[in-house]
Amino acid sequence: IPEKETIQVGNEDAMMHALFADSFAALGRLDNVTLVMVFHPQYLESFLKTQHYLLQMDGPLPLHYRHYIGIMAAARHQCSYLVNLHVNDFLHVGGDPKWLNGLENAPQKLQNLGELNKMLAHRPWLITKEHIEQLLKTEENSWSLAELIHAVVLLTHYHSLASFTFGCGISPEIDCEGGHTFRPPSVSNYCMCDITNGYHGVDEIHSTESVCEVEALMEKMKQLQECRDEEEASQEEMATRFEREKRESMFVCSSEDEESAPARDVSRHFEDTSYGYKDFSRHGMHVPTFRVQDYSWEDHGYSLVNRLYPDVGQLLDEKFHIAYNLTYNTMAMHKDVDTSMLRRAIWNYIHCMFGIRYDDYDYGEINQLLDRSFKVYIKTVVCTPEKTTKRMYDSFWRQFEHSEKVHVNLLLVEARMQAELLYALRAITRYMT
Ligand SMILES: CC(C)C[C@H](N)C(=O)O
Repeated sequence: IPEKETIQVGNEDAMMHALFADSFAALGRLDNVTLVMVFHPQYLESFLKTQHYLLQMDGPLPLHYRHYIGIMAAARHQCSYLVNLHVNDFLHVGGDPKWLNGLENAPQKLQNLGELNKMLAHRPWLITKEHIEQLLKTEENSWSLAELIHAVVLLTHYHSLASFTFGCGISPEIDCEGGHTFRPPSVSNYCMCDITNGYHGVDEIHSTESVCEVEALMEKMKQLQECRDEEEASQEEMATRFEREKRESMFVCSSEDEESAPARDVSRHFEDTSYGYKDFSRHGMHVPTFRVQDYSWEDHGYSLVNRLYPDVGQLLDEKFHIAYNLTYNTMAMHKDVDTSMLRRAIWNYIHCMFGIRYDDYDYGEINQLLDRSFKVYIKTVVCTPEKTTKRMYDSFWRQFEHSEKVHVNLLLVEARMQAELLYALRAITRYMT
């Protein structure tokens, strides 16, 4: 997102100004994440409140542990932007610099968390109550339940924030490592000559085509709305549609996938390349189905978190709701549009990739509303954010505003965070009962 198309400091309204002040007070800087998220002030407010609570307020874990866990999580996706920020914070609160040489230099207790970190980030459906038991039951270095919940929320928060960082192409602030380079590290596959030539990835020739794209999408939404009332598919048919979409989502990948991303330095000590999403998606891994009817955030996850780490359940719940319900009733240049169907398709598509199924949702809608380039973008940002390119960002929804693409990212990160949490919390519940 070109800087001049973001909200300019000095031109913000009163609400945004208050948020800038909050963010500055909490982080000691006005970071680029805040400057991009402020497109959606109501969400930003809830995001900052939650993050502040997790990092700075009273809670089960000591401060330096919290930042270290943030580093571990961001490093899973080689997100040097977030790793750098938290390395600073970690040292600032008195963390031992030796730990930064790699997980094997950190206390055993944190090392034990490494496995859960990997699974949460790449294959959360494999988490069982035995994994939880291992963390809680080890003689020495054991985690308390409250500490574990705190850690799980931090891990999922930073996995998702890494998705946001790559999904929106956030570059480091000017005073940070990489912030003064010509080519920001979170924007890969972007040729400098394109920038100097004024080519920003959107072809002029394509622009008429993409105007029709918006209209076609709106037409589809209308049609779906109309035939919704007409035909009711059977239970079996609905289940089949879900399974089909889930299977297909395994094979969605971009042609750029083959190009290997340049190694990012900072996180090399934390990397474990033997474990990523990609290796499994290649061969079409089997993701079991998780029915929301049996375990949902509203009925189960929320209260478990609240019981063990008061207020955090509430904060997360609020944040999920804001992201899910946020709307300006616009579609690119069109106003007064009900976009709930489209936003729901995005949310449910992400949960579908994680095997999470809503019995009452017709997964046939997803194929009608989300085209291939959009699916590639979604899957990349959610599953392998480090592989996101500017080209992917530019090539979906070409007529939409940047603020709308950021809006999409809010849906992606919250849906991802909730999916990871659901699996971890279900395993914790199973361990406890
Ligand atoms: C993600 C976009 C489709 C959101 C749309 N601009 C709305 O306000 O609802």
